[in-house]
Amino acid sequence: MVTQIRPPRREEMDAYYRVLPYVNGLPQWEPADAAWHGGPEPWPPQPTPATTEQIEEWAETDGRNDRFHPIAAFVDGACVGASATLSFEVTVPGGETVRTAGVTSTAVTATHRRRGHLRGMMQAMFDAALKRGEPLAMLSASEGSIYGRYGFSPATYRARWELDRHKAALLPAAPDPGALELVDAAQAKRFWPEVHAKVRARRVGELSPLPGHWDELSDDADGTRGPLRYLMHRDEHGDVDGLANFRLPWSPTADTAGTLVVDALEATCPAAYRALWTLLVDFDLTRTIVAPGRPRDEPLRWMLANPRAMRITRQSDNLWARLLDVPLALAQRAYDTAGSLVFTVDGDLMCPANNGTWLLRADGAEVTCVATDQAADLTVTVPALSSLYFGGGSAHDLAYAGHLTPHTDGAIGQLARMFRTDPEPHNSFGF
Ligand SMILES: CC(=O)SCCNC(=O)CCNC(=O)[C@H](O)C(C)(C)COP(=O)(O)OP(=O)(O)OC[C@H]1O[C@@H](n2cnc3c(N)ncnc32)[C@H](O)[C@@H]1OP(=O)(O)O
Repeated sequence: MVTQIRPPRREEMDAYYRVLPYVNGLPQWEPADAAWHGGPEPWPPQPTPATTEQIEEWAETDGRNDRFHPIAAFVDGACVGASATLSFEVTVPGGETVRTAGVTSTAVTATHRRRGHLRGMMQAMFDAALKRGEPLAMLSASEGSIYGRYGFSPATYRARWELDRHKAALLPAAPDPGALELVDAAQAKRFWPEVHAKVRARRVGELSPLPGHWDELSDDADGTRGPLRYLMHRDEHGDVDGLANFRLPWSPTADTAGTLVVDALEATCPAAYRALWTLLVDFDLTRTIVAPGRPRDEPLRWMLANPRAMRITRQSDNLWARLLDVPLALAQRAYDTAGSLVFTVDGDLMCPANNGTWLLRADGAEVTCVATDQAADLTVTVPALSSLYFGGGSAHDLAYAGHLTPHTDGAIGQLARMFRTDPEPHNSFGF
């Protein structure tokens, strides 16, 4: 038996895509996740198996995309495993972006699982990402138990907020100096990129959109989920400074009727944020407002006269991160508090260059992370450091759980102060 881990050739792309469950009309996510995004509705029906024409079209599109790096596992010439990385940039504390390898579309055929094919593909993807100069990998985990062994750990989170419209009065505020407008998908496609670019520059965890990202916006109905509606806000000078995509899904039962689902809402300033929500939380003929992919620290909560009108009905990890090059990645983000920290990383078998003792020094805009022979303040695992990288994890909790071992008094506090970020990291869309 001959096993090969390598990028698929163009003529092998058909077999490569056919390894993926969703290409065959099968679920790709664990059951609890299947109901995640759709508000009160179940996840839309799985697509039917892909046709040869569809697969040919994907191969053409992906082949032209120089950010798409497929990898495959072959056994005696047959493709049994498929995965890929997408190269993009992610915003880190301080507002800089870091080049990232986004692991996506991963599967091994049911007959060949638990034989190390994913591990082989993951190693090849890490090695290739490091060669491209990407110090970080990220992914959405289909199951929570798979990716920790490769060094991934939760880094951003998402919450599903639900508001009772008739209790959701907003506290009084200054009148809106701008104006709201309902627009079609063409207008939304035109203005979303610039609104998101401004938001992304400030929100840690936001991703650079991949080519074609905004093309998916449409005025067409998506089954019982209905069409997306687009609400746009302009400031007093007429410049667009906020957008929201929402739906009014049809419901077969009285229980879930009258729901407004906010699919996306971004604003570049508090006035636009408030104006968009003001209309959406008091939309006639609705009863409940559901916002499924929001940050946990949603400012709207603080704008309500009754904060209990809004509650988190579901939350989970969103993107998982994995530092591939610890010193490079750490030197590319900013730190909340000036200072230094000496830490040891050990046990990283897949990216062994990460193992060692590092001196991280942050002094305003000047950040360095270099190998040192100084005594370490703490020892940290790569998954724990990856969770802390975006500033969202708790150093205290990770230490309590045994992922960080302090060697000096105050080491955990210093780590927490340097790494934290406010607001919490969040990504408004995935990949
Ligand atoms: C980022 C994304 O694309 S998410 C989508 C992931 N895809 C899916 O969930 C589709 C269905 N699942 C699959 O196709 C496969 O089970 C995969 C791709 C998840 C894993 O592929 P495999 O080749 O079986 O993984 P591999 O044999 O390399 O496993 C490595 C380790 O992970 C463990 N593992 C793999 N899958 C799972 C799982 N679903 N649950 C728990 N442990 C798992 C293996 O037991 C093994 O453990 P070890 O390191 O202690 O020996």
